[in-house]
Amino acid sequence: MMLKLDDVTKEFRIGAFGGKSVTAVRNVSFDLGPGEVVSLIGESGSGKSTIGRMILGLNPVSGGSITFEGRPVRAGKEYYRHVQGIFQDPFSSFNPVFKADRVFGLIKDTYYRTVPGEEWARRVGDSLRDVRLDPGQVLGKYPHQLSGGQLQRLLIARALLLDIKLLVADEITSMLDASTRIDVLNLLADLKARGLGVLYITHDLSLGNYLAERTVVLRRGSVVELGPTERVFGDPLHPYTRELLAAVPRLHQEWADATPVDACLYHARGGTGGLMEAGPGHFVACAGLGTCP
Ligand SMILES: Nc1ncnc2c1ncn2[C@@H]1O[C@H](COP(=O)(O)OP(=O)(O)OP(=O)(O)O)[C@@H](O)[C@H]1O
Repeated sequence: MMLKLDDVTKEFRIGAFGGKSVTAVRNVSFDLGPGEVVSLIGESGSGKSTIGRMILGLNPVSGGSITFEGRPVRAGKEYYRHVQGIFQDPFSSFNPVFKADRVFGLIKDTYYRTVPGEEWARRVGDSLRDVRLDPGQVLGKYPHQLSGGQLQRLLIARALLLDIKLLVADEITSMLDASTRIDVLNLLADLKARGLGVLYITHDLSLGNYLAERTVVLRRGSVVELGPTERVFGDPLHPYTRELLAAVPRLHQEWADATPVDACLYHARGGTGGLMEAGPGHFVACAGLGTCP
């Protein structure tokens, strides 16, 4: 597997003297292959961004391991040639005093010093057109002169100039309007078709999840359900997944509460310990109901 998380835990020290700690991520395992989109869903504070940051080498793991192509994550030039992150607020990713050209120039200075200027300009133009941006319109502009959707696409174009294999996309569509969101999702679908792996982080069961072959549902730092997207959406087994699904408004359907779960499928089917495989590749955790042993 290209990316593999194995029993990953993250604790943050908090308090004035670092005497207390919070466990933001607890024993999380999943993997992601080339050309695969995995969506990571969960409410605010469930640990999604922390997982994204650990994959990007921005936070060290406290326990377990994360490997990319068989080697532990090591932040640095070589790693970022293949693994890039894009975040919710595209404005925060750009230095406001740099024009768009300079943003690309930094990539050239770091990775492609020997590429002649003309060739470089051609590559930048191609990657901008790949994300459906007009080079003449965006180069030469400051971040505040571009829309959120344009910036988000600019970030993807920048990533495409590198030889990336994995993109960590953290809430990238939540700031976009509906039509721009569709554009960015279509773009992700193109990237996937080209063999790029994408970890798609989102707090809801929105459109983006349909791009994902597999969905990982996170609650309070732990995986409660994981499996093929159509199984997790079509036959959610954990009460928390059902709640998330019930919160999605659907056309021509009345707003309904999640179907209550009175027996925990995990125990009912003989689960003990970690996640239980309820169907092919479909894993569920104990529901933690009052009736659970
Ligand atoms: N640097 C930090 N120091 C201390 N606690 C942190 C730190 N970063 C995150 N946390 C805590 O870890 C938990 C998970 O946070 P995280 O940002 O990963 O959640 P999230 O699911 O991405 O939420 P959101 O959707 O709101 O971004 C939260 O309780 C948060 O307060």
